[in-house]
Amino acid sequence: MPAAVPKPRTLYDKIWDDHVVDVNEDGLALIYIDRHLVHEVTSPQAFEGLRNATRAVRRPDCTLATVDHNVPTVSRKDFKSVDSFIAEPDSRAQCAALEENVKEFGLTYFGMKDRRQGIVHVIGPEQGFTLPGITCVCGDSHTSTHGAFGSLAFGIGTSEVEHVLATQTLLQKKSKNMRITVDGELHEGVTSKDVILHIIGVIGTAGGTGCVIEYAGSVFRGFSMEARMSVCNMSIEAGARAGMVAPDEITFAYLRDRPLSPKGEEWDQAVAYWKTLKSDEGAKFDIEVKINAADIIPTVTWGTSPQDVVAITGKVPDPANITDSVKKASAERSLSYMGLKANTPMEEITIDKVFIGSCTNSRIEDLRSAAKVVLAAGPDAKVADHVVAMIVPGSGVIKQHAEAEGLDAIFKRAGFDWREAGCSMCLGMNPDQLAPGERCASTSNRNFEGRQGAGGRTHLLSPAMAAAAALTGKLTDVRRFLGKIREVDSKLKNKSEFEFLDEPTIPPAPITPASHPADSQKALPPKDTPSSVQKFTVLKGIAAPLHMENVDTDMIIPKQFLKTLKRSGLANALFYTLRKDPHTGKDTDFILNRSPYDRARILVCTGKNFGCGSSREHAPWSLNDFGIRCIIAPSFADIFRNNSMQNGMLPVAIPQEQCRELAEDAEAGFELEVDLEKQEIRRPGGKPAISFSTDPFRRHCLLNGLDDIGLTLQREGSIKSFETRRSQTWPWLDGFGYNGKIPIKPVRATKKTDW
Ligand SMILES: CC(C)[C@H](C(=O)O)[C@@H](O)C(=O)O
Ligand code: SF4
Repeated sequence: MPAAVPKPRTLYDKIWDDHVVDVNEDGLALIYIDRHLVHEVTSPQAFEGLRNATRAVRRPDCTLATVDHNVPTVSRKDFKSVDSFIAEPDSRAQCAALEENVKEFGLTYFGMKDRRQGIVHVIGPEQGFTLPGITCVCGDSHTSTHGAFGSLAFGIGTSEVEHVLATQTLLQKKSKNMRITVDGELHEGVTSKDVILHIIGVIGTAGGTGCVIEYAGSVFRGFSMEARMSVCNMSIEAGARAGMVAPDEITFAYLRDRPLSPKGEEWDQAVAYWKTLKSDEGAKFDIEVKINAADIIPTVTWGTSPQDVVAITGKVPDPANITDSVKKASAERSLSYMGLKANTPMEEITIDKVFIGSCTNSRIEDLRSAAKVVLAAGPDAKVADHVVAMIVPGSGVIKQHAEAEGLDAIFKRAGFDWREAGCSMCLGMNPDQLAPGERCASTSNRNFEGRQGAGGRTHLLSPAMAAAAALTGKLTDVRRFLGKIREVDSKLKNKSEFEFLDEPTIPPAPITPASHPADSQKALPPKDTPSSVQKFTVLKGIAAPLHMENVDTDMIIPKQFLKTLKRSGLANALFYTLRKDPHTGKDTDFILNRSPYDRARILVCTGKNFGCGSSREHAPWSLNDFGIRCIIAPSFADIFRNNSMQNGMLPVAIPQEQCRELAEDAEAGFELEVDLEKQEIRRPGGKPAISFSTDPFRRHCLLNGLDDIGLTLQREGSIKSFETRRSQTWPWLDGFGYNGKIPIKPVRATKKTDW
């Protein structure tokens, strides 16, 4: 019999297949995780869980931790310790907790005195921790960034962080394959940020729900790694769990000689494997989107969702032209929040602040492209009088690199503030925040209400556009500077190979014997480990109707409530900005403040894509604390859905029309009854029940209150044999170069900038 011809596979299929440890009958797979990045916001409760169950970290050699969200970005010249440096008590507590946890669990950690500290999605690639073909996770939605290397990288919630720490695996359902192809030539002045903003404008923030996106076509092939990272970063804003670009010579050149990249023979072996990582001819994509590069012009956002984009040459849209009532109401709300009038030309919008930074745009190339605009504006160019502009490099390494190239001098001379690495004003968990009503031109990735500070207004754009806005004081088409930019191009002294000679001041934590992988067996719990997950069987109660689409997790629980070390006590934080009047602090008439909905146990949302945005598990925690254990909506963002089920809560997806019917019942004040055993929602007055479906495994766990970690640890045999095969096939994935001496290696930077 002739051998079966292998089916053509996508890049995602290949990486997925290479990581399956075990598959349940219903298709839910246990996949192995190669790299785990940890930060201070989403890890304290996970470490606490390990501690309570006396579990160790299974693979400290595949885990890397840093602080980024809470760190102040002022000079660290006088830094002595987190305790003395971070003034805000909750931020300090989260950073201090991480420092304690990495010591206790023996993890490698880049602290505030280490030049390698920075935003978690910047430091992974920079160190060569991120590699092609790997699975990479972090308790952070923008983990999608790492897909730029041709890896499967996605954000997870805190319960899943704990799962990975304990087992180095995750239970996952395979996503759909989506391909976005951008072919043709980009116009001069159009950057990777414009490309991804344009894509989100085309497919919407729910466009990639349930999918892994592969970015294909000549535009992405021509992009540098930095540009690919900016694109993959915002896959989450496009609704996808992950985004990826097939690795190629540009990827290999970027990784060669990075401190944690494979070396010698292993490098050659790795490259040979990485070269196989591309979608086969004829591979099947569930969704295909094609975009013509020539259609893209510099793009900015006007509203409070990343899909609210418009060309810089355009105008603020007019809600009067929108027919769908939910969409129209949301556009009106956005305009009022943003303090904008319909039909205002975008270039007439005056700004107060400029933020160049975040995991989307804080890399060396981003800084170069902003610096070029400043140079092009002439030696006397200054940040406009009424504007405060800050540049926040993504890591200490980038900061030094930029200083070696003289970029800091260009910025400082023009009046920009040159800061230390961190998330900074991207989400204002640290002192960098917008004041109410302030308008910011920002290179970050989210423009949600209150994202950069309560009442703050965000316009997302590229670093070059942000620099132009800083100089003119209003949103500006950067192409006005083009001719001059060409002239100054040669003035920037790109250092393509940059040596770091200084020794780090905080050595990595030693790997303690207690946390060595070989000892993890000892930490296994008995098979009948009791679970703390609450059972979900039948839930009867008041249902609150909510007529909104794209309800994001920043809205469900704003950033100031993420600074907790606990999973509880968050009932008041739920929908905080909608429930509290920002001026009086009193309760608004938001649905959950009104009787009987202040006792709601079920939420019925009529708009799509509930729970999009950040991976914060605080969102389901706050709903749960409020008393809501079931959310019914036409669709959910993937991470939110997983996070809810990890907490004994039930997300039910049913068609929008049925959501509307249930919302009518809810508006009439009737109770609903959600029966998970029968998979039906029973309605008042003898109306026919509405049926729904849930993954069999998840349903079983919810009905019985089972805890994933306990179940996974029972599959120790399969995990061990996967690890043996992994060591033989991909030896470069075991451990990494920080055990003991820290290598000081040249960090290469690409010569080519985005444009
Ligand atoms: C704190 C973290 C959970 C969050 C995320 O997942 O995205 C943050 O990084 C953000 O950008 O909102
Ligand atoms: S999106 Fe902002 S807050 Fe979140 S990881 Fe990136 S820089 Fe940090």
